[in-house]
Amino acid sequence: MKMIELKKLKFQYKTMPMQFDLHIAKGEKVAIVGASGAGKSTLLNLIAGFEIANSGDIYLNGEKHNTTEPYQRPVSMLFQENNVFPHLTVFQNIAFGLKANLKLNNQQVQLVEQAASAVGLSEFLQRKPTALSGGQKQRVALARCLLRDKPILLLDEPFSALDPQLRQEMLDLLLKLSNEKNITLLMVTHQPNELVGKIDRVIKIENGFIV
Ligand SMILES: Nc1ncnc2c1ncn2[C@@H]1O[C@H](COP(=O)(O)OP(=O)(O)OP(=O)(O)O)[C@@H](O)[C@H]1O
Repeated sequence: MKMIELKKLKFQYKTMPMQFDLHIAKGEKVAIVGASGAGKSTLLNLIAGFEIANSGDIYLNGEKHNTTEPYQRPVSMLFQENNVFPHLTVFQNIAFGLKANLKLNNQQVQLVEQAASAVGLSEFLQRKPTALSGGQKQRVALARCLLRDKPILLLDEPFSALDPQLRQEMLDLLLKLSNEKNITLLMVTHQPNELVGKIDRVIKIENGFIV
């Protein structure tokens, strides 16, 4: 079954016209590579609904999503940084993925605690992000994404600010957790060699087209 289907999806900021045709199966793990300015982030933003295409069709999990709002799409997105709210604790930052007003019942509290445990943050639930390392902050963001329970996870260079060894650990954790839930992954990376043998496919974008 196809999880992401883009048909002649056209978009243009100013001068560079982009067009994306892409099919990704349910549970597939795909890396996106390409030069700076090629259109990698734009592709993710179109799928997430942060940008709306000029023409073409976008199907996600079997439904048309040409103009739906980001929160209505079966998609979570993890950015390179600034994924956590500085005034909220780790617990609250993760819980935000479940309920934006942070009013949780007992079962939801358990789900947050399980998500925190899955990313190794059980000891840090009452901390604020200022007291966390870069890798820990991305773990918070990853736990929140997974808790949202969306079938598609988009990641825009999620671990590139981390040192190589930590990046490898985070990638392994990401792949383990997303395999458990059969989540479809689409991840922009500048280090595709680190993913060899771990993901299904690498696609390359050049000047707004998948080549
Ligand atoms: N908000 C914007 N307004 C105008 N043009 C933009 C905007 N965002 C991106 N662009 C242009 O769209 C094109 C694609 O940009 P995009 O950010 O998708 O590339 P990228 O492959 O993600 O690059 P990088 O690796 O540097 O993040 C570039 O020509 C860029 O200058």
